[in-house]
Amino acid sequence: MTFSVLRALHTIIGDALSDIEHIYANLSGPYASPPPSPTSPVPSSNLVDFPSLDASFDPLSQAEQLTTHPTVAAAINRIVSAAGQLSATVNPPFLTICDAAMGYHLPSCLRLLEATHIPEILRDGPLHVRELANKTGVEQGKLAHILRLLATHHILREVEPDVFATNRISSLIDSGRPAATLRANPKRKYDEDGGAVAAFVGLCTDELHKASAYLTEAVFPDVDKIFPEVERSLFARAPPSNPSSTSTLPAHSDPTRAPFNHAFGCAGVGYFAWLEGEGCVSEVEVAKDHPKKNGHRRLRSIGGSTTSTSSSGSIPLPLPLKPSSSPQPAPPPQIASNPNQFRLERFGKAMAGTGSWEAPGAVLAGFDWASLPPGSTIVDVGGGIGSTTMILASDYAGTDGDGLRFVVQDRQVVVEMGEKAWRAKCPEFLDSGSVRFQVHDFFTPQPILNAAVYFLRVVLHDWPDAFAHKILLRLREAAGNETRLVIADWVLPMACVDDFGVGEESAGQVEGAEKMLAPAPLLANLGKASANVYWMDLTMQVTFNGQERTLREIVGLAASAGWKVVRVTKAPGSLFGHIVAIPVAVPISASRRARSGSGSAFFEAGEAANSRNAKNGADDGDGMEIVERASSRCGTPTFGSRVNLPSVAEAKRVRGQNALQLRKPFGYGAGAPTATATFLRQPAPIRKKTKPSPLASSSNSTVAYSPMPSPAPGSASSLRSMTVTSPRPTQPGSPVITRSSQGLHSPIARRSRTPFRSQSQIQISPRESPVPVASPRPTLSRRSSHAQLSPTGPAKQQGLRHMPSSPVLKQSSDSSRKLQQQPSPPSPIPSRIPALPRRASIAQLQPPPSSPPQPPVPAVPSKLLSPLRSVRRMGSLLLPGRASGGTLDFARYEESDDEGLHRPDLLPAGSVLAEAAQIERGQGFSRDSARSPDY
Ligand SMILES: C[S@@+](CC[C@H](N)C(=O)[O-])C[C@H]1O[C@@H](n2cnc3c(N)ncnc32)[C@H](O)[C@@H]1O
Repeated sequence: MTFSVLRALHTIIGDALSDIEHIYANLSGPYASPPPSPTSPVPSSNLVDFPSLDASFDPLSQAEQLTTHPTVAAAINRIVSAAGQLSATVNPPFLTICDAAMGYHLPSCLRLLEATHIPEILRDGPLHVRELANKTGVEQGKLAHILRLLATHHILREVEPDVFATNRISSLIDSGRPAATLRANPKRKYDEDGGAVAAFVGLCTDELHKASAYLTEAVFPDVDKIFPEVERSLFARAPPSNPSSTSTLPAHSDPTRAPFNHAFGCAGVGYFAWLEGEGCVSEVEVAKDHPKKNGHRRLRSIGGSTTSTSSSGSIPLPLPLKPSSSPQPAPPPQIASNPNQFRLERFGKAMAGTGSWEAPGAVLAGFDWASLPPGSTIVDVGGGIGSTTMILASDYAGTDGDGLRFVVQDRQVVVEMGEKAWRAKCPEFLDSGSVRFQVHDFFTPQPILNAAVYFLRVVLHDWPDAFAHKILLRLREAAGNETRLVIADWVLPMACVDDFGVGEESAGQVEGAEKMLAPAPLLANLGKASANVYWMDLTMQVTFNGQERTLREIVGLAASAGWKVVRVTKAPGSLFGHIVAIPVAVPISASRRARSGSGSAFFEAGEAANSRNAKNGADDGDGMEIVERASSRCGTPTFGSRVNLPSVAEAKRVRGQNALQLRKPFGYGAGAPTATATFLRQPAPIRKKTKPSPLASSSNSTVAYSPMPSPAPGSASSLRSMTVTSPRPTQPGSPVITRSSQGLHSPIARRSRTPFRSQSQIQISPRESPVPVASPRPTLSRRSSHAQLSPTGPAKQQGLRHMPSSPVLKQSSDSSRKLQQQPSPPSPIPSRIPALPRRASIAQLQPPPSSPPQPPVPAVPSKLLSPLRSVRRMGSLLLPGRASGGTLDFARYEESDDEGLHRPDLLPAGSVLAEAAQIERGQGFSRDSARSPDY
């Protein structure tokens, strides 16, 4: 049996290799028809070879560009996945354990490589370690062993004994700057374009690596019983640096008591505050606290860790700042200058390319923006400086009031930066009012009621569940019936087959949900090939106590705050999803409801529903203090933020690059889902807001929503004709369906370990929404808003029905089926909705058969370290799923059954991709007739 698995894995690798070779080989000369079989010999002349591991990374080469071709990228994923599984299967288990248990040396060695600028030193060719030691100051013997470890892991080459060279991997870390300049001024290494990967390596292998080492101290309560205090982290004995940080939150829910805080001894200080110098203890302070030890302690040369060095200088010991019994923690020490300034700047640079984490422009296809009526408001909540809004606004925001309206909300300092950037790059949007910034703390009531869309891009992953729940609840509180929530975040795939959200059996059907990314014997989540998204997940955990989430977790989290996830869209090969949710009833526990009355009803409802949240103390008082400390105050907001505002032209260029193509599961694997994206051929406009909102309605309906019938997963209709707004609101007069929280959420609760299991719910009709978009916020007192949910308050007079308090309404499987089968009401008055004047079409949303060819992508100057290169480098480096970085313009393909390669006319003529597309269609091409690739 095991042999057959091994053989199957071996075959997968062989087949995938053939697929790759097929694409590359057929670019090498006149094409023969029928296409040669993948196993036929490949002519050696003119071969476009796969990029060599031994050569430097060259993003402009055809060979490198083709690695992001969908067929190639998918094949690469299979190879990486199968190779990882083969290795785990055949390797003696103890050696695999050794690999995992001592893998910490890899980032340590990588850090030294980057910090000593060895990639830059080796740019011109191999060098003996003696010379490297001379140039770096690192002792020769040590350096040789460190570099050899990297060579053993294919990150460097040892071309002859003790002579090292870079390769395709390590050359990517080259900042492009002269090594001598860097040695003279190492702190300015990332100042110029090209340093993004180096900065990213520095960030990950320095503070994030160290933070990771303290995972157990942070999450395992019994660690106290095992290790004597002296061996535990600084954090364990040091009082919080911030006096206000004596929170009652359990540590795992506190963004200021993450593993990072253990590693750097700064309890109560958020990572970003720490980057700005908070929680760093000066030498003077240390000496004051520990006079006897004075002389044996010093700050690190870079940064403000209080890790000490023993008198021998060899064994770093944790430094007790204060006895833990101290009743009154000392105020945080004042630091004249920020000892973390270098790290702070490095972080910003490392984040510069993270826009490439998702497929370029994927946001355009993540929701059917074109279906929104003109004047609809999109609120980009925690929108940073508005980089993503820029992509949307460049297509959909009119400058004369005829388009969508955007509001970018963030913290004061970020809003100021955003306004400045927009003022400089595209003042017309601000002047026309189609885009505006707003200072808003997303833990407080949302000032824009009844928006068409609340958009949260890489916001929730920054926060522990209790805080993410609160953010969502604030939005639910402000939502109208037709409001949609769009969450853009990574979606972690389970390592096993998972039918959650897939098909009719699953009560919580989510359009676009996938059972698996790969068929057996590969791991369902593609194993090693998807590892990056788990690195990201753990990075969020160790830094902020945040996390990436599985679809179950996202659905559960959303449900806890009154949002039902109905759709997820991902670009091929990417795990970055756009998740669409509609407002439904907010769950509430009976006990809590009885006590409610003092605050926002929505807030109380949701909070009560999440008993763990309540236990966690994630309330306005304690939680908000922590938020203050955990949130960013600097220009490099939080992990994963885009810190660069694209120009309008750049944003427009992104358009068309985001085709979410039909994805076939590698041509095999019956039963596997066939698509992760839906093409929006017939967008159903969201209705004009004519009904009263749930906050002030007089409806007696309790219908949460009525799902439209769904085609069988994978069927042609399910792939081609659904619209983003598929769960249509129930029409007046249609049967009222009351779903209890148990009915609504039980599949989630059953199938996942999410804490968001409610006992009952407040039933709120989300159908009614009279509050005009962007209208002034009604002065609802908190009590009055609560009263709307109360059977004796104004809500009753207005006809809002309150849920019965005790019996949990169970939805039988019969009723569930009925619900599924219920015919969808006709699309609401689409003809009356004026078509949104789009400034340009998005090819992949509605590609007309006669679409004119897109203009070629402008040539990229082959300057070694252009900004574009650095961004692309980051993208291809960081992307879970590889292809999601999409450095090539695959998006202009029309969707098809064959990886979307049926529209080569939409590709730049003569480009590598056009050629590849032709080959895939069996048309071949003549190299003579092809002009130089445009990129
Ligand atoms: C990871 S960034 C994402 C930014 C943006 N959505 C993007 O995709 O680039 C998270 C954002 O949340 C903002 N943020 C953090 N705490 C906040 C709060 N309490 N209220 C509003 N925004 C906050 C940060 O300033 C940052 O801009």
